[in-house]
Amino acid sequence: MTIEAQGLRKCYGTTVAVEDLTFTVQPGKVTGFVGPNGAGKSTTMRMMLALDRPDAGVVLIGGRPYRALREPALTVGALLDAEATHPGRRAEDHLRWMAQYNGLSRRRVHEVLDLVGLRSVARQRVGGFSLGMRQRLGIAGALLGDPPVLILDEPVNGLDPDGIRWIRGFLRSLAADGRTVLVSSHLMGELQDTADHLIVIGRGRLLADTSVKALLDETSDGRVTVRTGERAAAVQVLTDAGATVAIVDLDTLTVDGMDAGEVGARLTAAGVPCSELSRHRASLEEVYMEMTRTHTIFGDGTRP
Ligand SMILES: Nc1ncnc2c1ncn2[C@@H]1O[C@H](COP(=O)(O)OP(=O)(O)OP(=O)(O)O)[C@@H](O)[C@H]1O
Repeated sequence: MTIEAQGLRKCYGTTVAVEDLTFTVQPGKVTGFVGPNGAGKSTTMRMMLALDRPDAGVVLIGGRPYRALREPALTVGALLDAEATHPGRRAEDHLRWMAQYNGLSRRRVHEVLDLVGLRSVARQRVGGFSLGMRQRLGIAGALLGDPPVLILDEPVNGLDPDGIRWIRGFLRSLAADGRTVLVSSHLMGELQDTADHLIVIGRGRLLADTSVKALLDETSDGRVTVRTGERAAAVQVLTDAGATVAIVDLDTLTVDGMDAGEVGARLTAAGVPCSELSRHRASLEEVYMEMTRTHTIFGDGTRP
């Protein structure tokens, strides 16, 4: 079952949150939905779930708008805000209430508690849960209807390394079952080992809709990594020869516009030693920084 966004536009007053957004999310894959804070990810997800009405365009889930789905709770599971659960409620009661509200079997509550590893704390109040436990509870809620489509807004946000490892494996297993898994994040690196496909947005507009592999290959293409104890001299020699040089850290540079052979020859001729000269392998974080540099709303990517 696919999710298709077609020509979506949404404004809040004079703020354009989403503009001309068209993409398709495929089943059997984890699709990362990434962009800086304020890029429009949550707004788009809310429109997918008919919690917000687009000013233009439509979102279709399995070919129908959300409101026209015959059994929405059995079709789409969503985690939008893990903090939204009432703190005085016990985890199990929260899920029972959700199941009842959506006309789902109460038996499924214990299954989803097992699936997310919360069975032993099922009778505890949510107010005492860590953020990681609340995220797991939110995912349990999304899975109640055993839906083929999952829409998860920042499920990795604030998790510790164990929680991140767990959620990565879990998302991959959901996709391996053939489900359509859309996961948002404002940190692309967070999804490097999780997503198969990425939809990148900035200022509400589509920047990329591509496989992770293609994106990494494209950004790595022709770029050379140089490690040298004489960084300033190396930058001088290579820029004088017409290359574009970026400083990565104290002793590392990346070079565009010149192949590795010529970089080595130029540095040797100038007497600049280098301890490493290799074909660059870009990280998703790096790709994302380049792609969204001109699209970040709040300068350094943080909220004001
Ligand atoms: N209910 C609202 N009223 C007014 N403006 C809103 C509302 N919801 C979102 N916006 C604005 O729309 C833009 C997109 O916000 P949105 O929350 O969709 O971005 P996001 O990519 O999910 O960001 P984040 O990573 O911070 O969650 C922002 O400029 C935001 O301030």
